[in-house]
Amino acid sequence: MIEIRNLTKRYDETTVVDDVSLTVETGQIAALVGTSGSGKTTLLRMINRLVEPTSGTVLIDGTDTATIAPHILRRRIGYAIQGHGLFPHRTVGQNIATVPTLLKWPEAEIRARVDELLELFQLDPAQFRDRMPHELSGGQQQRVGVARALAARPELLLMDEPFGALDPVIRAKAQEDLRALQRQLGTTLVIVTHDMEEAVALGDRIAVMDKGRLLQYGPPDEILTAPATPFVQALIGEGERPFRLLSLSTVADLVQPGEAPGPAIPPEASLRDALAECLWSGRELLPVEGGGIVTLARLRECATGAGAATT
Ligand SMILES: Nc1ncnc2c1ncn2[C@@H]1O[C@H](COP(=O)(O)OP(=O)(O)OP(=O)(O)O)[C@@H](O)[C@H]1O
Repeated sequence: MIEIRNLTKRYDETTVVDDVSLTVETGQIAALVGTSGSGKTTLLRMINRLVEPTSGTVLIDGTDTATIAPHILRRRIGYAIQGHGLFPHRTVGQNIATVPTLLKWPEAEIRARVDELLELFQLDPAQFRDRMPHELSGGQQQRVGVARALAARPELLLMDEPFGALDPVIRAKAQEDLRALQRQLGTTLVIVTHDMEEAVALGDRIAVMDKGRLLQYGPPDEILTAPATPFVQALIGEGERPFRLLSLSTVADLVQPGEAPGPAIPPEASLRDALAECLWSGRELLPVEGGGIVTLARLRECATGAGAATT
């Protein structure tokens, strides 16, 4: 668990992070979202002491990070940044092995860990272990960057716009993979993004920042349905908001008794997909695999928040 208490960073007279407090539970993902210059990166870097706070404390599992030497702290905390930051003259395997090597793990254990991670990220070890970073696609480099951050099994992973350089299609896939992996490993994750869509896709909790201040901290559905300030509302974007709400729930949440003609939709599909299917096929009722139906009328209610499917 990470407890951030009254954390402030000032450069001369300028306060770039202003009295921020928030808690990230073990095994959860917190997404820090906000406009450029709102202090997200500074807040993130105060967690692993790449930036020293002016005041306030960070506790990791109850220990004040100020009492841990920064280099020791940073070996315990994975860190992945935009553009992945791979060492260009080291192989994929050597890149992933960076922290285990620093920690002087036995050779055989390092080799096994590298292969295990490559497999986890769907990169065939025999094919990729000895390649150089420039011999990989952008998406593959990104996966290696995240694998490297996870190599020494950190209980905590910090990511700064890790998918910023990826095109939208790969990005959605990368988010999905990260989410699945994080669930599997139980890693606690704090991720910085300027993209509310990404924050909603990944975050168990979203922290909205503006001008160094934390405006709102809560689960995605709360941020979307009850934005605390006009700024949060603007960041969500009125136009996209209904679709984001629908992305949060699945057809299973909305299924009702009945029958309808045409191809059925799986219960695990998102309500956004169900709406797209209704509009695409011109149907007002969709049968659901395994029984029941979902109706366009109910989807519309959910999109406006009237029928909050998440409750
Ligand atoms: N070392 C520094 N010295 C002085 N000012 C700094 C320093 N580092 C950051 N700042 C300022 O602090 C503010 C917050 O920066 P920060 O990088 O945390 O924002 P951000 O929300 O991550 O922005 P972005 O999305 O553009 O990366 C900015 O105005 C920045 O210019």
